[in-house]
Amino acid sequence: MNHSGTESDNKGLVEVTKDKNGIQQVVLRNHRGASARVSLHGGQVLSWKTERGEELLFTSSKAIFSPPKAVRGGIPICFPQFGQRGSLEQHGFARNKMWVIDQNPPPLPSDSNSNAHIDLLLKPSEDDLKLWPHSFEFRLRVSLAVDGYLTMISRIRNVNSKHFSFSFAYHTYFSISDISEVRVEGLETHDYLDNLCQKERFTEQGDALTFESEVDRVYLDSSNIIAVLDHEKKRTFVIRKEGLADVVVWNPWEKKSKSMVDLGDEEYKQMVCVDAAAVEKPITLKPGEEWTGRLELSVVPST
Ligand SMILES: O=P(O)(O)OC[C@H]1O[C@@H](O)[C@H](O)[C@@H](O)[C@@H]1O
Repeated sequence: MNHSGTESDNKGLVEVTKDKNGIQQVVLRNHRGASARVSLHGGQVLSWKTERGEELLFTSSKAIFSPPKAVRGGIPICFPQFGQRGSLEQHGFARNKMWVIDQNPPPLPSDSNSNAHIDLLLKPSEDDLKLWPHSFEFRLRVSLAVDGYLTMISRIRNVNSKHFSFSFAYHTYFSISDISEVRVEGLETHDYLDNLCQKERFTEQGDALTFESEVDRVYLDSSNIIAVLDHEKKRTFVIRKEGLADVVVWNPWEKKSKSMVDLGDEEYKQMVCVDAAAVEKPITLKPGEEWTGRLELSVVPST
């Protein structure tokens, strides 16, 4: 496929369009009508919809869609730095860069070809290399399966002559009914670093995480399956991850939301970020080595 238009076959439909700023976006659809939209700006998934057209990812009504800033919502990719843990800009530069469609990606045996998918590629620019002097190839596959599952597979290869280390997150903004109706399961008994307490280490005591104020935590060595239960909407997001030891949970709550230009004052109630991530122990790649980090999202009815 030349990725300049629309393709429909047994893999579903892959359509390349442009947004109003002229940025290329790729729309994936399966035969049941579920869809996902990926922007080449940041390699960011901006939308993931069920077959009934229900949006599953949060995007702020105040989101700014002009590069280089990442859009507030969807799934920005944090690489090669998470947060401010390093000398680069917050969450690294990958989310602010223009990616290209990878016409000829190396085979990916773990992803079924029956999915509608797109392969994107990011390589560092001369300016990126001045800030972070490591040559890499970052290949991202985004797939939408027949059952509506959304999968993201990141492959990062060291094409340098020296080793390098990075941190990473799929910074996933889930759309929820109300933050007070939501609980996150799968983090119980795990240690976390609390970004609101100078990264002090605590142990999760509750049998689930609920929200009553700002939360900004990195759960360490967490289980590979996490559930985000939304009681009001009667649905549960299931997050499955591979190659990503940590889970970041973030909700800015009222005060912080008011200080953010691209988030409405009350919108913190409709979002929660639960990110599959590698933060505490950065990934190190020797020359020629490649790392893979996989995220699979699904949604199931719940009571
Ligand atoms: O405003 P940004 O750069 O997208 O970051 C949003 C938040 O992202 C979270 O992942 C971090 O843990 C928070 O500390 C941060 O505030």
